[in-house]
Amino acid sequence: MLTVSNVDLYYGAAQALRNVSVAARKGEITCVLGRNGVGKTSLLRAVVGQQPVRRGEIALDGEVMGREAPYARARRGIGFVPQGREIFPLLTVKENLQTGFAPLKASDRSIPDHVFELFPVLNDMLSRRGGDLSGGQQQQLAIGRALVTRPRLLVLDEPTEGIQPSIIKDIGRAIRFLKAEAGIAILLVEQYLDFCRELADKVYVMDRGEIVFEGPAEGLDDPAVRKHLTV
Ligand SMILES: Nc1ncnc2c1ncn2[C@@H]1O[C@H](COP(=O)(O)OP(=O)(O)OP(=O)(O)O)[C@@H](O)[C@H]1O
Repeated sequence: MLTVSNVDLYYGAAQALRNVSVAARKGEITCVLGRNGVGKTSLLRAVVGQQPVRRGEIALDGEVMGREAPYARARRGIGFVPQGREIFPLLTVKENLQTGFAPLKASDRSIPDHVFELFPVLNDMLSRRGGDLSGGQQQQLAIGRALVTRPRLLVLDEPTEGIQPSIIKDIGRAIRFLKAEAGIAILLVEQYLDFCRELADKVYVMDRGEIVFEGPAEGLDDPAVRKHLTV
């Protein structure tokens, strides 16, 4: 479904990704782990079209996206939940969800029922301003907004960051539902090892811009893999 092949990415002269290849399949959860600053967010920004790559290709269902802009990739079915959530604090919860309508045809512009089934708190707070929500509620809103775009691939950047354990559980449940019931491909970047180990069908570990491990989640128990994750 998503294939990232031999990608190099630079910020000016500084190389952030080195020959990175990653695949994320439909109905699977693919998790990318790594310490701060190893290039995880850069990989996701390349996938969603926010940062151009210098070498390599990124393809969705076999179609190379080249220099396509983020909105065009959203239209192809890539939904993005960015690090820090980036919800609109002055818009209501409902209006935040409706911003997800932008890439959709007029006839598809409705909020899917499963958004409120997965995150009932959003329904309860529809007319509250985004900025009044707790961090965990904002994360649920950011995921809900991405789901409004009807993604085939959902890309999440550290969805557990700064969030209380009960909401982390809700988010884990939602991700499992989306994999199993909705058949979405999920590409997840995390620093929270246990969250990944529980959810992931496939794991990649990055270190200094490179993929240093690729395999099943159990591979994370190997000390040789662990050394890339401990500070
Ligand atoms: N806009 C930018 N301009 C210049 N350098 C950047 C930029 N964004 C990231 N970098 C650098 O690229 C490298 C990879 O950063 P990236 O944010 O992709 O890592 P990360 O693994 O996602 O880290 P974190 O967990 O902190 O988000 C880092 O050295 C970072 O300083």
